Amino acid sequence: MSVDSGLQVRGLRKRYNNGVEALRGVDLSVGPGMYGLLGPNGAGKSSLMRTLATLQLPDAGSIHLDGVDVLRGPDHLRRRLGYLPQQLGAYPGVSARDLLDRFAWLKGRTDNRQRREEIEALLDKVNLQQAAHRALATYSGGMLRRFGIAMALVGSPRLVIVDEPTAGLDPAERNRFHRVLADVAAESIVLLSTHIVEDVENLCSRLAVLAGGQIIVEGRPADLLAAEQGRLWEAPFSRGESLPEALHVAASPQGSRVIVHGERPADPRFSPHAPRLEDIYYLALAQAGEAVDA
Ligand SMILES: Nc1ncnc2c1ncn2[C@@H]1O[C@H](COP(=O)(O)OP(=O)(O)OP(=O)(O)O)[C@@H](O)[C@H]1O
Repeated sequence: MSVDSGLQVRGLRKRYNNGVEALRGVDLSVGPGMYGLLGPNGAGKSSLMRTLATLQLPDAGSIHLDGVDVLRGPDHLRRRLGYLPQQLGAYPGVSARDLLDRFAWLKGRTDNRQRREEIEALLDKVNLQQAAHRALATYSGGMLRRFGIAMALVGSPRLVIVDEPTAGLDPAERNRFHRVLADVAAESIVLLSTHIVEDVENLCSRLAVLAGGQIIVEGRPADLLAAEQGRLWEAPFSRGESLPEALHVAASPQGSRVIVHGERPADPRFSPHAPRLEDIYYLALAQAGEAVDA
């Protein structure tokens, strides 16, 4: 990717009035496709998303979209941005079609015919044609998220920022939402912030882990996994047995499945464990000295 294309973030810092340093020098290069931003609660993901969406100013650093300085001229990005926040502001009594229509009008889609065509195409894209006449109050969590994506896509944005989209969705709704997002990523830059590792595993061609306001690992999932091949081990432990120091521990019907990192463990019960993105995530946090509840 040329330095002039995509989203380029350098040295971004943000300290809130209460003294919390939410971003402590974030560098990020995001090209077309879907980019995953992972991190535990409080890592700074929403702070980064809000700053990139120009909803708040950083204290230091730069943001460029396709070579244009966003902090000097935020309108360039705003005109090209679709933003799906954690919580959609609700207009419960309004139908999806009407709200989308008003929103598109506010975004400058003043030609009635073009606006209606765009809205119908968006409703189709997010699979809400059948329910478009219904009040938003009757929507499930998954439908609301898909509606949020339709809102974010008004005006065919170059950059789509999606903050924690799948929390609380059942597997079928999550799947549907993922398929919509994957379609969107075929045409624009999508930055997906989440603490659900599987979302990134399923969707993203590149990812970063943010912790304590800093990027602690970055790369393509396949490369990150390959780098840990042969260095992860797992063993079952019964309920009540004392557990060794672990990278992370997964519950199993018999007790626990313990995953450790490093040279072959002395305990012969351990066998090779094929690296998963979850392991990379825990490893990055451990190496950065972040306490995790594994
Ligand atoms: N408006 C604010 N004023 C003061 N502190 C804030 C504000 N917003 C966030 N913080 C603090 O900044 C840090 C980073 O928060 P942020 O919400 O960006 O993290 P996050 O990774 O999105 O976490 P979560 O997954 O829990 O939403 C936290 O310590 C949080 O308490």
